[in-house]
Amino acid sequence: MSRTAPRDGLRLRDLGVTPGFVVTLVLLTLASQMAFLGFLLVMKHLSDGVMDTRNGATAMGFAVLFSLAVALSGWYGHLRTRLLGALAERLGVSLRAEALQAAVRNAVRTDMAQGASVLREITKVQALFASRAALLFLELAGAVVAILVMFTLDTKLGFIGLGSAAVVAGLGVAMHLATRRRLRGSAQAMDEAEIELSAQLSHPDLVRGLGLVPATLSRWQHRYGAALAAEEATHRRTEALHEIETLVSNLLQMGAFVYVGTLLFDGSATAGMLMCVYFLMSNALHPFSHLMTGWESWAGGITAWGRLRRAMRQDSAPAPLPRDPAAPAGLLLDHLAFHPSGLPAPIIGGIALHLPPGSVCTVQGANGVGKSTLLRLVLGLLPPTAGRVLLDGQDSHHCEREEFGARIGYLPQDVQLLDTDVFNNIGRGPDAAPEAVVAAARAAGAHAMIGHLPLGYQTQAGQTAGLSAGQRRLVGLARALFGEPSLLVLDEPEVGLDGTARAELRTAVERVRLRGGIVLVVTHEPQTWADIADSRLILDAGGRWETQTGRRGSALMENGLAAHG
Ligand SMILES: Nc1ncnc2c1ncn2[C@@H]1O[C@H](COP(=O)(O)OP(=O)(O)OP(=O)(O)O)[C@@H](O)[C@H]1O
Repeated sequence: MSRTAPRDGLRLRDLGVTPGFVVTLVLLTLASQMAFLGFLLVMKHLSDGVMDTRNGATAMGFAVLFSLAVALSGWYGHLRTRLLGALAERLGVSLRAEALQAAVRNAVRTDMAQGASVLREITKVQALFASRAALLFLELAGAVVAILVMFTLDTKLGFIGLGSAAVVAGLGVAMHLATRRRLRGSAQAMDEAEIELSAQLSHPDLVRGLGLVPATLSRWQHRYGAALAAEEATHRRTEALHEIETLVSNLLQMGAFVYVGTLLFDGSATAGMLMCVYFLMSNALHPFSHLMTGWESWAGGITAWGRLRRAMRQDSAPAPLPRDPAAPAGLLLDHLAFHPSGLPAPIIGGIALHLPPGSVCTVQGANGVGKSTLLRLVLGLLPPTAGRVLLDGQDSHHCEREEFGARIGYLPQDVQLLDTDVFNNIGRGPDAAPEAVVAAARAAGAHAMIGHLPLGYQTQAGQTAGLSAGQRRLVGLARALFGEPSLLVLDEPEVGLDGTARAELRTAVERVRLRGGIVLVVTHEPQTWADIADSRLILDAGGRWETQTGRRGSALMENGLAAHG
């Protein structure tokens, strides 16, 4: 079956950078440059006239006109900056929704800390768009106009302007080459230091309880210190190169001034032209100088943009596929394989298994053999290397996630409750019907426990709220059962539950089966599920697997007792 290519969630056009927007920016920039240059030239001609006539009132009038031109040019510039500011805001808002999802998918694929770094990239890109740095390329158009005007005044002067701009631009390129690798390295080192610290801080009890604070801090400080030193060295190098550039720019500007001065002595130039040259050289060179000054923020923004694009392309939402009408009802693992590159053998080796509605299957195997990975594949959180997972014909990876997620209940090994109250956690949001939340809590055997909490369903349930591990697991189970999902996926659900809670858990699973749901349970205690399970999926190292009929004797498996792999 052909798969639609994943969406590339990062196109400038979708974010509001339309051709119309760019044209408006360019026109504003040109208007700003023209207002300045046009008046400068008028000033030149007229001031030369004033020199001849020595008319003070006219000179004063020109001064007022010149001030108006500068003000007009400034106003155009202000409009342009506001446009860019609005774009940066829109960019941040549009990117955040997409990137948040990409960050979550990235976290599923790699780890949480790396997922969070995707969000940091947005802030950097947003800062670039909001800053003056974004305008620099537009201001280069002003440099071109200034050089053209210099050519119209005097051909040699034009070449001086062109050559000077080329020298400053060349310095910019040299600076980019000299700092590119350092900039990238120091940004990465800083990111890694931050990631390490937030990873350590996400286990405060462990770090404090085992007395690991000094060791953690010293390791982090060492890393952070190295990152800071790298950043500082890069900054110093950039500063030094910038000082060289300022010196060279000033010398070039002086050179043009001296050249027109010699023309003045010859009588082939006027005082107005001398005054113009100062401003024209400024306009010709400053955009290149600014490009160098703002280089760090440019380079940082561009690197962040590239990383964001890569992350979002890699972790963009998989394009949904329509239901396969030929697929049987229930859960189908259609030759499902997962073989990450770099591993000598697959983790999941082409599992073919069909679980019809109203069945319970346990997944067993030694530690690290791939049970949780299989569950993530079943939930569609990981893209399979080969094969597919279908729930009632719907591909679990290529699906509309909100719609598909509502049909699934999932209790992960490490129960993560959201930083909100018990009600919102169970109801997967604040809009859930209270009776559905209570029904799920009852089904999970959690209702009585919740009733004993200080604020009942309004009790906070986040990481630091103080619920016990067993209480968290019961709330997590109630969340998994909320909305009577078609597929219930449980990862070692019995861990941490007392005898009563285990009995209630078994009853809950039994009820899901009776109403036609499918339950997939990863367990290290198969005897707990022996009389409930219709089938067993046994995983072994290197992606090997086999299915066995459970004690209930339902013939659910495609391949009976045959071993595979
Ligand atoms: N994307 C991936 N790339 C490389 N290796 C991976 C990837 N996903 C999982 N693994 C590896 O596959 C192995 C199986 O991990 P998994 O958590 O699925 O095991 P498990 O059977 O659930 O173990 P346990 O019973 O201890 O919970 C681990 O060694 C893990 O590091």
